[in-house]
Amino acid sequence: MSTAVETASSAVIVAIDGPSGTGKSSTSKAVAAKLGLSYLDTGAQYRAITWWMLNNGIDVSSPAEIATAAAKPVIVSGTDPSAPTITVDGEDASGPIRTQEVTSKVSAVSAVPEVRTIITELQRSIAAGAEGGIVVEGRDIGTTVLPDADIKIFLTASPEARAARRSGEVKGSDLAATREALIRRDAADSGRKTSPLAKADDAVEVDTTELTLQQVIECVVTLVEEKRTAA
Ligand SMILES: Nc1ncnc2c1ncn2[C@@H]1O[C@H](COP(=O)(O)OP(=O)(O)OP(=O)(O)O)[C@@H](O)[C@H]1O
Ligand SMILES: Nc1ccn([C@@H]2O[C@H](COP(=O)(O)O)[C@@H](O)[C@H]2O)c(=O)n1
Repeated sequence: MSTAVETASSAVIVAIDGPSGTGKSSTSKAVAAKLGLSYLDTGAQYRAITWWMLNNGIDVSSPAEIATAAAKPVIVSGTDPSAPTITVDGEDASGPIRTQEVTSKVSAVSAVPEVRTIITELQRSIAAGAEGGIVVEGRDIGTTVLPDADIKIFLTASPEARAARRSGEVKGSDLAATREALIRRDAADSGRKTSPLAKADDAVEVDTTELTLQQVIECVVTLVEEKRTAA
C-alpha cells in the first residue's frame, strides 16, 4: 500500500496526533480556519464505523465479525473547519458518534486491521484531494497515514488536565471516572498492534497542560508558518 499523498506544491499537510483530550480537535479546527486549510477529524471516522457496527447488530467484541463488516458502511467526511460533517450511508452521524456507548467501544473497533486499512485509505484520498492543504488530526497520522506530512505535531497534557477539560463539557460528570476512562482508552489505543497511538520521530511535541487553548493554537500556527517560510 503506497503512503505517498500527492497534493498541489503550495498545499501544506499538517498532522496533529496525541491522546484523548489533549486539544487536537479544537486546535486543528482553529489552525485550519486561520490558515485557510481543510480539516479532517479521523477520530470521527472511527466513531462513525463503530456506530454503524452497533446499529447493525455486529458483535464488537469479535474482531472477526468487525473485519467481515468493515467495508459495508459508506463514510463521508466534510472538511470545512467551520462546519465539519460526517455521514454514514448518507445519514448525519455527527451527534450519535459522541455517545458514551460509541466512546466506550471505539478502541475495540479501531484496533481491527481491516478497519484501519479501509479508513486509512479514505483519509489519504481526502488529504490528496485537499488542494489548498489540510490539517489532519488523530492517533497515527504522523506515523502511518501521512508519514510525509510537512509538519507533525504531537499534543500531550497530564491526565488530570485532560480529565478536567472533559468534565467541564458535561455538567455533573465525575472527574475520577472521566480520568480513568481516558487512561483506559489511551492504553488500548497505544497498545494495539496495528498503527498504535504514537509520536512520530520527527513530530514536535507540545505539552498543553499549562497552556490555554489560544496559546496552543498560536504555537501551532507559528510552527506551520515557520515551516512554510523555510520551504
Ligand atoms: N489548552 C487547553 N486548555 C483548556 N481547555 C482545552 C485546551 N485544549 C482543549 N481544551 C478543551 O478540552 C476539551 C477537549 O478538547 P478536544 O476535543 O479538542 O481534544 P481532543 O484531543 O480532540 O480529544 P479526543 O481525542 O478525545 O477527541 C474541549 O472542551 C476543549 O475546549
Ligand atoms: N487516527 C485515529 C483516530 C482515532 N482513532 C480511534 O478513534 C477513537 C476516537 O477518537 P477521538 O479523537 O474522536 O476521541 C480513538 O480512541 C481511537 O480508538 C484511531 O485509532 N486512529
